[in-house]
Amino acid sequence: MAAKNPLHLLTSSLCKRHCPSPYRLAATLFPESQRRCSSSNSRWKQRQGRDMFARDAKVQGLKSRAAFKLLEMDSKYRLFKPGQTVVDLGYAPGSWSQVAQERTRPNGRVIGIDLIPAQPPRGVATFQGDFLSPAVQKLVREFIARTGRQPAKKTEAEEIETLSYIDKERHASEEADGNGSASVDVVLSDMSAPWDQTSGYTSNTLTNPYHRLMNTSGVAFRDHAGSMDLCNAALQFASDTLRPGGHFVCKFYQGSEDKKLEERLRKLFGKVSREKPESSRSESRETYFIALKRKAGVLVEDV
Ligand SMILES: C[S@@+](CC[C@H](N)C(=O)[O-])C[C@H]1O[C@@H](n2cnc3c(N)ncnc32)[C@H](O)[C@@H]1O
Repeated sequence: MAAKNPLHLLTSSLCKRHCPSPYRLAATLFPESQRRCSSSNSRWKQRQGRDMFARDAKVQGLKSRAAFKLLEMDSKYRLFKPGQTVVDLGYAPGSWSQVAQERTRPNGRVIGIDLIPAQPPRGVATFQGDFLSPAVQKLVREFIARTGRQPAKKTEAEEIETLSYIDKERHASEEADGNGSASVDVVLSDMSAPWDQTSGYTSNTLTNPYHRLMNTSGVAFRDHAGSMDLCNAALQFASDTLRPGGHFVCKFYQGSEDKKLEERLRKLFGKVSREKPESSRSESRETYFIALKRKAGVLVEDV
């Protein structure tokens, strides 16, 4: 039922005629006074517009306004298809995973990883851990290998069925080490280095983990450098797990090093774009790399 499906509601109720942006909601959700498009650049209206994303997210049952960024990127670049495997790095509180889960139905699978504990969105497998830790990355790769799709060809499936337990373990471990076939279709990274927690210890942390940690320090260089480390870790993971033709989306904070990252991405992927979604706050330096169609046979170590 459409009414029970937040993302269906979201996409089906776009106010296209008045607002070319895919984010305005229709009359069913907001009164006319709140639906009008911004026609001037006044600060008040800009602020109202921005607040709409947070409000819309709440109304739609989305875990955060960040969902709109991924929805915009997906509508422009067609990132998702039914049945895909998506890894969502820095998933908490979970709105990107919600979008990915919805867009890869049926038979898709979404795996989220985050430093902080958060209630996993329905149907999403999650890990809590620091993705910069090689041990955590290995755990995730092993999980993907062990819970992978069933082989499409019957003969291959039969072949695996006849393997001994030890052979099956070896098979999974080879995949986890990156020696087996890459099986991930899309790697998303919205990670941003969290600041030390100073308050909110008594809040409802699982359902609203955002209140626990800020995601930027406010120091441009520090945010940039931290984001480059996270992007590089995400890219290494994508290089190890992404199938040829797969896509990679990565948040970064602009700075002196992002050009180098872009050059590496261009060697690994067929098409690379920079994107600042409309729903990303204009005062934030966050930007996204969208890298499409991973090239076969090129590894990050080679570029
Ligand atoms: C902006 S939030 C992600 C929002 C998410 N895309 C959504 O739609 O709900 C960034 C997340 O990255 C996580 N993060 C930052 N550094 C990380 C790391 N080293 N390992 C795992 N998660 C990390 C933070 O804990 C935070 O939850």
